[in-house]
Amino acid sequence: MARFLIVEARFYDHLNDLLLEGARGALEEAGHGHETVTVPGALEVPAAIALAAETGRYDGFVALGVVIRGETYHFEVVSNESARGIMALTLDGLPIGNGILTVENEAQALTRARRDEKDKGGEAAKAAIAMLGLKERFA
Ligand SMILES: Nc1c(NC[C@H](O)[C@H](O)[C@H](O)CO)[nH]c(=O)[nH]c1=O
Ligand SMILES: CC(=O)[C@@H](O)COP(=O)(O)O
Repeated sequence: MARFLIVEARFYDHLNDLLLEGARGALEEAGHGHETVTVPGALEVPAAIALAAETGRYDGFVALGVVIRGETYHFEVVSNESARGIMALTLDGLPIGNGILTVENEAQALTRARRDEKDKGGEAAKAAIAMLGLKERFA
């Protein structure tokens, strides 16, 4: 059993609840343990993962959140920079699944957050599990 940390950017409660359901379900079905921490938004997710990784307590990480386009360029900043920060951490060898949705509207988010639809939370958890397996294979 591995230990995963879910880092959720809780910007939209109802959407995060759906993503968490999928991620936790996937981890439990694979027999892994998990904890969850919450940060204000997607821009805080990479730093939270980095801080948690320094403890050595976790084998893998799942990033969850929802970024919905508004009126300004901030959508691009939040989407691109959170993804860039997470990608940098993966390239440092951390097994991370990125389940931060970057969408145009709530309808797109709902379809992707729901476990019985596109299940992006579960997909991110499965990606983290897969990358941990790869890390262990190459150890
Ligand atoms: N607009 C969204 C944000 N914005 C907040 C930032 O992520 C960050 O918390 C703030 O700039 C303070 O550093 N975050 C989301 O996760 N989703 C959004 O739609
Ligand atoms: C993704 C965002 O940052 C967005 O929610 C902010 O909305 P706005 O661009 O209208 O300030």
